[in-house]
Amino acid sequence: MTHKTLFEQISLKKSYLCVGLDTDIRKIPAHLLKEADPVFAFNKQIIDATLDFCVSYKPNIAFYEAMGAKGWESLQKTIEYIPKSHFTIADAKRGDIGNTSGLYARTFFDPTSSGLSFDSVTVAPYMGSDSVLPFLEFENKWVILLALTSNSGSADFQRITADDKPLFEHVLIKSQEWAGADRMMYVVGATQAKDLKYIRGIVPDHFLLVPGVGAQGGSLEEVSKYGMNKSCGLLINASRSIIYAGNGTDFAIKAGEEAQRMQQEMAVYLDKYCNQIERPF
Ligand SMILES: O=C(O)c1cc(=O)[nH]c(=O)n1[C@@H]1O[C@H](COP(=O)(O)O)[C@@H](O)[C@H]1O
Repeated sequence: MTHKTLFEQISLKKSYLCVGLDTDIRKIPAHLLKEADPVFAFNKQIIDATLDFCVSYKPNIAFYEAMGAKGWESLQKTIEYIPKSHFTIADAKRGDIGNTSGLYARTFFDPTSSGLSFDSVTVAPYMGSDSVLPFLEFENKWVILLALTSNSGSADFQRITADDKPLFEHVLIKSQEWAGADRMMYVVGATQAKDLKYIRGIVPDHFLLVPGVGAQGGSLEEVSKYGMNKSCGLLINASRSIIYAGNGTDFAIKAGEEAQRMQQEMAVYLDKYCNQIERPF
């Protein structure tokens, strides 16, 4: 999916919501456990219920890998089920020596190899250019690079100053040599909203994937106010607060209601803060 198509979907839906499919077999409603593939049965109903209110889905790969071969099968079925109109993110946080990164890229981008064809993958920048570039060899696929993450430990390394700049700023600057705003996004946690204005100064045109609203307590309005650019430039993820909004037979209805509530709030912020040159909505 291109930058332009993603913005068109955002404009159409009046939403920049990414639903996180962090599906934990230990947390899904009991009545689904009798299904042949409970994880896929859960995801299918969540997707059906939230489709109209979001533009993206982000399965966190850990939740599937933890289940071994069965989990991988659930992931494949889930990705096949998501309509092409929605931007898919493999939240895998990969990155290794070039030779190995190339195989990680095939895992998520080459369906003839793994059965999976995501639009993007989250990548850790720590090992540098040759660990990231193999992901960019796949045409039309995106890298989402960790910049300033939502967790409390993010300060341990990401805020260390070198040459008068925090490490996350070096990541934002250096990585622009590898790809532009048409192939690269950055992860900035919603819990770091006060830094968003500063980050926007460094990467004015890039999309930012912002997790950490909902269960982690980040503010949707603050992120929107400080993070939005002229083509929205935000994908805001919520996982647990949507997919576990209910726990009974009506879990999908509850998830849909929570996704709709967020979409309605987003429509207001698009009107208020995405007020620049082109506004197709
Ligand atoms: O890359 C991510 O998506 C990510 C980066 C980050 O800084 N913080 C963060 O929470 N995430 C992921 O975003 C999701 C957040 O889930 P909830 O807290 O349940 O909304 C999880 O899948 C996390 O692994």
